[in-house]
Amino acid sequence: MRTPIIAGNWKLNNNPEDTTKFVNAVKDQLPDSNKVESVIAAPAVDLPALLAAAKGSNLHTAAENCYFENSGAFTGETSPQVLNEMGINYVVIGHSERRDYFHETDEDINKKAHAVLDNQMTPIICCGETLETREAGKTEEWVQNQVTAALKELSAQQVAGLVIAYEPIWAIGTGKTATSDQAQEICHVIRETVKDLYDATTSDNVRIQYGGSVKPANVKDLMSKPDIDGGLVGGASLEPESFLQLVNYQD
Ligand SMILES: O=C[C@H](O)COP(=O)(O)O
Repeated sequence: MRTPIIAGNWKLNNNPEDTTKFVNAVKDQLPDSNKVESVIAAPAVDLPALLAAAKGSNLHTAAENCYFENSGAFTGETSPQVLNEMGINYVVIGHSERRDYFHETDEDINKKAHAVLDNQMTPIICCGETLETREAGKTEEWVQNQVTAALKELSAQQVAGLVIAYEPIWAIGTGKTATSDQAQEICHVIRETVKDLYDATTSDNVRIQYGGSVKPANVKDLMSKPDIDGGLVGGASLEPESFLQLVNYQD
């Protein structure tokens, strides 16, 4: 039985004070973690405030990125080891904005996935196609390739415990949501890819999120699909009221 996971990805929004206010506004109204896991991924500079405010609540914490080395001469990077020491639970890896604006490659993403797991945190590995790829009818192949590259040399046990987020790039921040059937179709392809690479137990256990203009108005429909176990939500995770509606979608 996979526990649904709704994660807000704040991107480059909110300062530490906003973070504290947000968490204080939501923390007593979050669902039990065994019913729905509620996660906020915040900018690195906000993580101490996120952790302090979330302590003792049902809110799980995530970094939006990290480096694949724990320490060394890597100016400006964030250590996965230190994220773990701070108490961070998840790290978003390979978001399309990282791939596009910061030129992250499949190889970098695979190294980051290893680093996050080696540091006892859970990666949320993003994949998804451009509009051009979709229009060329190559979505399945694209996503299969991204997932295969990201999971390279991870064990079945590691993969069973991680999260994969399917985010069609054309649906991010555009107000254009993939229909729940389109999202289900590709989330199913991802699960089948995991099955082909590993086995049925691993693919039954891996959690798959959909991301791209998820809102309180469409979350229930998306979450009703058999291969969609959660959402990775940008814009609609920024307001406490909207985040609460998302994580409490079952009520
Ligand atoms: O990580 C979140 C996604 O990029 C989706 O963003 P959005 O909900 O604003 O479309």
